[in-house]
Amino acid sequence: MRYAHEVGKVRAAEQALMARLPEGTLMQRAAAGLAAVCCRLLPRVYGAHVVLLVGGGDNGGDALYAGARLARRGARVEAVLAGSKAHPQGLAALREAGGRVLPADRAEPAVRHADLVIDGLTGIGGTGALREPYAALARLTEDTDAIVVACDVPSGVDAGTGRVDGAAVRADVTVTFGTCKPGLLIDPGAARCGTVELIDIGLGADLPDPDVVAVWPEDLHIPLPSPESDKYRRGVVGIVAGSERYTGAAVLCVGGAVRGGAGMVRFASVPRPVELVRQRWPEAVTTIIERTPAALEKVGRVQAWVVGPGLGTDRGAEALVEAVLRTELPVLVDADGLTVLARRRDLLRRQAPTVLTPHAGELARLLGRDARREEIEARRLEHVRRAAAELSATVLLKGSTTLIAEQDRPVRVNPTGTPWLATAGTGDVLSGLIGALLAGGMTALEAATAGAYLHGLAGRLAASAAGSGARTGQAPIGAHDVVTALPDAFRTLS
Ligand SMILES: NC(=O)C1=CN([C@@H]2O[C@H](COP(=O)(O)OP(=O)(O)OC[C@H]3O[C@@H](n4cnc5c(N)ncnc54)[C@H](O)[C@@H]3O)[C@@H](O)[C@H]2O)[C@@H](O)CC1
Ligand SMILES: [K+]
Repeated sequence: MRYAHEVGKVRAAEQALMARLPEGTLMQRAAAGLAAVCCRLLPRVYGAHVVLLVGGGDNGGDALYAGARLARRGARVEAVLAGSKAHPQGLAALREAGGRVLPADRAEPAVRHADLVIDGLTGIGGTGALREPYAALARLTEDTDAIVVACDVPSGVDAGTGRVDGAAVRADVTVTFGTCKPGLLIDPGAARCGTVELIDIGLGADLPDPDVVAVWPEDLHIPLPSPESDKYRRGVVGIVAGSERYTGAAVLCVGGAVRGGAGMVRFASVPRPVELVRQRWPEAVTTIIERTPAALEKVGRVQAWVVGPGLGTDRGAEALVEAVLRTELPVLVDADGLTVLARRRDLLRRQAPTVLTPHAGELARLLGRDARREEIEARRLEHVRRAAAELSATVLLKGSTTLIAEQDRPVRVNPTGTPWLATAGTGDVLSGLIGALLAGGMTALEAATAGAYLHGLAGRLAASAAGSGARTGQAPIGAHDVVTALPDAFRTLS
């Protein structure tokens, strides 16, 4: 896993460590690491043209000292200062090593023709949208053939949240110090970072447990069937989805569960979705139910439930959501089920695990009061954490970076996915898939994590397969393509 700590905790750890070290040691470690990465990226350091974008804080100091190191190795280093003040000792070191400061009007051609640009405008001290001239300098990185290396954080990205409010540097490589910052793992910030390189500056012992972790395939631990497994041991998942009006969601949800490795899928709904599921997924065991509190009595035993996709939001839907949540089994609630829950939060008071899989709009409804969809999109980390605490559930917040939170645990960041997944029905596939993993005995956090990973990977595989032969290798996909690609996604893990 890749770990990240909140900015306040990074600062506290730095201060604790700095108190035990001679002044300036940490900045020298950071600058040495930054310069070493730049040397690796340049085909030849001697004679290379390096431009430093330098802000008024310590982030600029790192860039100046790294520039001095590159100048000593023969690079032609030029610094563009964003403000009237720059780290004085760093500036002196650069000049002493043979580097020079460029007038502001030379910044544009210098960045355009450089071999490498170091972005030292703002780091963890950056707050809000970049002001001028920082913003204009950050924009120059979007239109250069130079390798752009961000120091600690791409300037314009909020280190704590990944929020980008206006101009921001687009880096090929981000060299970060001590630990990752959440904004390097969460979009839209993550998309600005390029490859993230972590430099050890000795903070380890002073850092508390991480706040955010990025999931890697080796962390997933999906149970594989053994020769002794039968369908019951592999897990029976019950799906309550669909309505006379909405049928497609049910078909996709069952598809996610079938291809998600469930030993058996029991599907319960009103006649039309049952008929369609039977046609598309004959392996599912179907039951026609009435939309009443006693509905589940006819369905047979399961090990986990999924409720919500295409269910509608009327009283009948509410009766079904209530019936499922009154069981003592793990339950995943999605889509219309979440809309019902927004007016029946009392149903979340239960002992067994509950997984909620909202997008930002659904989460806004669930949190109620002051929560707005746009605010949730902008500050996803904070809101997913708040939701897990307030709703006493494992919360998977969908979006360009899927986040998974459980109270008192680091928030997990899913690394897979593709923008092509933002299409109707893919969420239904995800809920069926996670339901199958829950029924197979994974914990709520493990199942949600593995489900998000496999779903995102299946989306990528589907988008590439559909586009093979095209120049970008990517093409639009439908939710059923994700279902079809799930076996290939599983295969990458075994
Ligand atoms: N504290 C430490 O021990 C270490 C800090 N290091 C570096 O120091 C950085 C943090 O330094 P600082 O706390 O000085 O803060 P930064 O240098 O990250 O940012 C502060 C500077 O940016 C300007 N600024 C902030 N928001 C702005 C905006 N929206 N528009 C325009 N200008 C803006 C401020 O006026 C100030 O000049 C880290 O990211 C890292 O690069 C490293 O040297 C490692 C050690
Ligand atoms: K920076």
